[in-house]
Amino acid sequence: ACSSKYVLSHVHPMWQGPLAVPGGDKQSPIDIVVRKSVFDPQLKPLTFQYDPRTCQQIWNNGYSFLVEYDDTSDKSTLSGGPLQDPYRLCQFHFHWGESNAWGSEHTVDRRLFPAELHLVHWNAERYSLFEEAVMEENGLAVIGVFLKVGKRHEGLQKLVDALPAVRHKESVVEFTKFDPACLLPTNTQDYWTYAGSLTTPPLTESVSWIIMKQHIEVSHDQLAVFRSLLFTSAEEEVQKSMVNNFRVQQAMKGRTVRSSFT
Ligand SMILES: CC#CCNS(=O)(=O)c1cc(S(N)(=O)=O)ccc1C(=O)O
Ligand SMILES: [Zn+2]
Repeated sequence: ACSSKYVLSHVHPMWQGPLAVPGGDKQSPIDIVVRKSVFDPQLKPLTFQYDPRTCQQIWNNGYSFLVEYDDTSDKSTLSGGPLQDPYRLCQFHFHWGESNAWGSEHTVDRRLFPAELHLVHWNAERYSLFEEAVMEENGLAVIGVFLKVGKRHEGLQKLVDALPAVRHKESVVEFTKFDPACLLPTNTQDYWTYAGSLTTPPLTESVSWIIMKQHIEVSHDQLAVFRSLLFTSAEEEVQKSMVNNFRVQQAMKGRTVRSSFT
């Protein structure tokens, strides 16, 4: 899978600050100012073709938990939208807060959500290695979905039940036959899109961000299990709860956010 070769062990606990990319003018996350977004009629609908059989494992990398997919073939892909090529799904993860009042990375008119899902894809048409795509323009495409606290998300429960097995940093557990499409919004595929970066090191400006307008709902108890994870490994004497694993918002620097809807 994509990021298992990349251990974020060097991630500075406050990686949101000092690790600015020199001269970075396309950094993420951002606040989406709805009235400033521009409708682009040339944006296509998104096509998600995910094969649950490519789901492999869950890994606690010390800053989030990654659900990793086999990305050695085009079995699980994202295409359409602003993308010229199909992109392979390599992993999905979340960002969340210690309380329901904050936790998302992106905001909509400054509105914070308790959590945000990221489905990470890379352009295997143009690049032979994920690590290469991470460094290149148009190398990655990340789908963002906001989470709100409300009714229990039945599809998410299988993942929630597996999380205690990856409580500590560096732990891995086998996790198969999970269809990430169950985490996508159902009523509409409307989205915003803009050119940005990874929100974790290496913070490279290689990401076509696609943020879904419609949120999904998860229960308070399901989110509480996210917060029961730890940043720290089993050996460390002081255990730290895995919460507030989001980056601070970045300047637009003249970028425009396009919308797929009016
Ligand atoms: C080399 C390299 C790299 C980055 N890997 S990632 O794109 O899967 C990723 C992307 C993002 S995000 N928030 O930018 O989508 C967060 C975390 C990760 C990760 O490895 O853990
Ligand atoms: Zn993320």
